[in-house]
Amino acid sequence: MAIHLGANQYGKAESRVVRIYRDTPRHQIRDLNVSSALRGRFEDAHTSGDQRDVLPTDTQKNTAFAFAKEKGVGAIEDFALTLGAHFLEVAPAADGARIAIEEYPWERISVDGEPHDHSFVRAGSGVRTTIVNVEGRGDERTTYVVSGVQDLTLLKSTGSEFHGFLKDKYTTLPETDDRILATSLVARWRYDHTDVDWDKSYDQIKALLLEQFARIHSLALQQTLYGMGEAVLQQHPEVAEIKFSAPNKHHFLVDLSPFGVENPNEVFIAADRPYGLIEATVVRDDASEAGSAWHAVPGFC
Ligand SMILES: O=c1[nH]c(=O)c2[nH]c(=O)[nH]c2[nH]1
Repeated sequence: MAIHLGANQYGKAESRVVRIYRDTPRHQIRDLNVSSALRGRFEDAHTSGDQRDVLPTDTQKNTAFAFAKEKGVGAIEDFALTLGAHFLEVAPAADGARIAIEEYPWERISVDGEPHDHSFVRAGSGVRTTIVNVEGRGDERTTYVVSGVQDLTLLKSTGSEFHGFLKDKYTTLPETDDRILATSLVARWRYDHTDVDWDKSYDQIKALLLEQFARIHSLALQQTLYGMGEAVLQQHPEVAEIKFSAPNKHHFLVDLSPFGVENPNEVFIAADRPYGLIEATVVRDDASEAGSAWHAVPGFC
């Protein structure tokens, strides 16, 4: 019976790296969740147990913390690119490195109307993400950057319809021209190159996604997502494609008629499951090759 090792990668998942900049009384915080994984010629580690090529996951974790001090934490994309390139240098058997980072946002607490120097409250407007894949060395190095936002909880209380859909004998959903549209959005966009002002691009794309969600009169979550993606591609030439995964967080109108009370779209029950799950990619016709950009990214079609 012939058996061989298939796809594999290994690394340290979810190192929680918190970097405080405290050179002045006004501290800065970067709060990260860093995952690294190496892939390549690691057959021996699996088939015979020989670990000579394996850079331990513990070392990968230590490197993330050491680099937070030695190299500093700026944009998460830069931090990921630095880690990815480093791991390929120190682990010759690795052909590729995948660095995924989430960044949790903090805002300064306001005291007497002034932002406090060293007290923060977690901000609720989504978690910034990046997934960097680095392959090859020296002139042969190829780099893919997919950045995004997740846990972006959005709701519009009108301006959303859903009707004209296919019906069969099991269809009970009433058509509506006025419903709540709500989601917890995950968006990931692939950059065309790495010559990008990462912080500016992220801030602008997130703001644009929010603005489009508000602006678009929705005929379906599908149409809203496409409109959001189209706007990002039109205004951001640095983005090759954008993918969305959006749970349709259903809000059902409560029947108050047993109590003789009318309910003109005012009282809803927020159901947590089941939920519609709408996923879509919006891509330029002439987009660059995705290569390994989407390697091991779950939850996207
Ligand atoms: O925006 C929606 N898209 C659907 O595909 C769908 N299906 C459904 O039952 N409700 C909705 N809403």
